[in-house]
Amino acid sequence: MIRVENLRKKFGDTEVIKGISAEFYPGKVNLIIGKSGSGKTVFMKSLLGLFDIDGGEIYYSGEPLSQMDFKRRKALRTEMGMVFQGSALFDSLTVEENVIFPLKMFSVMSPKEMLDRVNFCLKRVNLENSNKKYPAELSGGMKKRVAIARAIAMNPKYLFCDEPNSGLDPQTSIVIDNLIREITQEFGITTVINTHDMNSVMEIGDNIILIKEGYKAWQGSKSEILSTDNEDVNEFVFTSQLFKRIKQSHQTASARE
Ligand SMILES: Nc1ncnc2c1ncn2[C@@H]1O[C@H](COP(=O)(O)OP(=O)(O)OP(=O)(O)O)[C@@H](O)[C@H]1O
Repeated sequence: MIRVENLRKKFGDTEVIKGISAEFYPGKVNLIIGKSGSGKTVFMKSLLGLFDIDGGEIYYSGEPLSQMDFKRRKALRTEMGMVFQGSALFDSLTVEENVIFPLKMFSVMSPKEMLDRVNFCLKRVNLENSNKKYPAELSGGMKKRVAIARAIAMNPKYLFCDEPNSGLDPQTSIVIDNLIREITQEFGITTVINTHDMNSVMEIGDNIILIKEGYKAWQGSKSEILSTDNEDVNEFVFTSQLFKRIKQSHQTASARE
C-alpha cells in the first residue's frame, strides 16, 4: 500500500501539487486522472522519489520515503515496476535482453533462473515466441506487452504506468488494460496509472483520484464516477460525449429504480 499525506511540490514560486492526500491499495488498479497540466505526472514522479517534495510525506507499506537512506531507497526501487509512455524499450536489445535487463541490474539470480523468469513473464503477456525479436519488429501493443513483462520481471510490489494506452487503438488499449488488471490482481500489486483514457477509467478503475489544478478534486471507484454529483468529475467526464451519454443513461436508470 502507498499512502500520501498532504503532498506539496513547487517549481520556483509556482506550487504545482497543493497538498494531496491519497491511498493506493494492493491488488487494485489505482488511477490518477485529470486534465492536461493538472499535475498528474509531477504527482507520480513525486511518488517515485524522482522529485524532492516541498511538503508532506509518502509512505510505502507504512515506511516514510523521506526517512529512507540511499540503500533502502535502492531496495525500494527493486520493488517498483514502471511502464512509461512510448514503452521506453532499448531498441538495440532483443525482447529477451530488454526483459532480462532489470534482473541483471538488481537480482542475484543465476543465468538459468533469469531466463526462466523472462520466459515466465513473456508467457504471461502472451509473447512466448518473441524472445529474439527487436522492438522495431513489434507492433505498438506488443511493445507495451514487452514493457509490462519487463516491469513485472522483478516481481514488483508496486507498478507505475504513465499513459499505458498512449498511441494504441481502442481494441489494443482494452487488451493492455485487462492485462494490467489481471497482473495486478494475480500478484497483489499496488498499481498506479496516470491516464486520460475514459475507457480505462470505466474498465479498470478500482480506485480513481481526480486531480484538478494541483488539488485532489475527487476520489472514488468506477461505479461511483457514474453516480456522483461532484462538479469536477462531471466537468472532466463530460468532455467525452460518449461518457456524457453513458452517465446520463445511468442516472436515468437509477432514478427509475
Ligand atoms: N520540471 C518542471 N519545471 C517546471 N514546471 C513543471 C515541471 N514539470 C511540470 N511542470 C508544470 O507542472 C504542471 C503540471 O504538469 P504535469 O506534467 O504534472 O501535468 P499532467 O497532468 O501530467 O499533464 P499531461 O496530461 O499533459 O501529461 C504544469 O503546469 C507544468 O508546466
